[in-house]
Amino acid sequence: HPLWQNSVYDPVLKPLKISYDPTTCLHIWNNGYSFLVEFDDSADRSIIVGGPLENQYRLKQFHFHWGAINEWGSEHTVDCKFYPAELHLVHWNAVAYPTFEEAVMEGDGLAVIGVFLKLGAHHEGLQTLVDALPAIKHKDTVIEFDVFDPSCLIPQCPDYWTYAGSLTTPPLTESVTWIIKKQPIEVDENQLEAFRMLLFTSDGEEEKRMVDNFRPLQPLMNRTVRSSFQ
Ligand SMILES: COc1ccc(C[C@H]2SC(=S)NC2=O)c(OC)c1
Ligand SMILES: [Zn+2]
Repeated sequence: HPLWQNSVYDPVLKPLKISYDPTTCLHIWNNGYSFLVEFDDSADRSIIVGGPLENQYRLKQFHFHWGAINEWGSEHTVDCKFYPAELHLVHWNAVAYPTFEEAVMEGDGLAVIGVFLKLGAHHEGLQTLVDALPAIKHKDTVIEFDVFDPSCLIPQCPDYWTYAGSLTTPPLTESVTWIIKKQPIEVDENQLEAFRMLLFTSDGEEEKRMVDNFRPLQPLMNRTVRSSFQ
């Protein structure tokens, strides 16, 4: 969604508190739409709280969306500008709902932190993920991933936008409290190219490069985007 022009500063918004346990990391896999790193969400070990949220939410997985070229790739824009990629850290409300699947269907079920990736300096923390990508080139390939702290992918600057939105792929349920960080992280060209080497297709099928796996921009309709900063 188009952020910034349509946002209003809300002084009541609190800082977002992020506490991830790197050992809750399970595996990294190619699901044919993106690559995702999944976490053990059987207890409150990797959680976020505060910000616009009433409860604490458990980290389930993170994944990315990116373009074939650096001109586009993100699912949100700032000042009508696309970033070459966008990270989504998906959390669910385990206080209110017994399972992730149920939370997906509820208005306060999910909280997704969005982080823009911009072309710039090499990102050390991301490189750990990039090094694993050749092993999950094809759809439905997975490798074990023992320890990873996703906080290294979240900018220090506390500023964010927030709005009530939806999943960006089917079932598109309106269950997401979006928390989009204002500050992007910088990654280098080789790291973005590594994303573009992944395939949508399974081993043995005609190869289709995994690029442009983002939902096109949608109208804001009558939604209010609030900012935590002036
Ligand atoms: C059935 O439940 C689903 C389905 C799809 C996704 C992934 C989508 S939603 C998002 S944000 N970005 C994406 O690519 C889910 O993620 C929480 C949950
Ligand atoms: Zn996503």
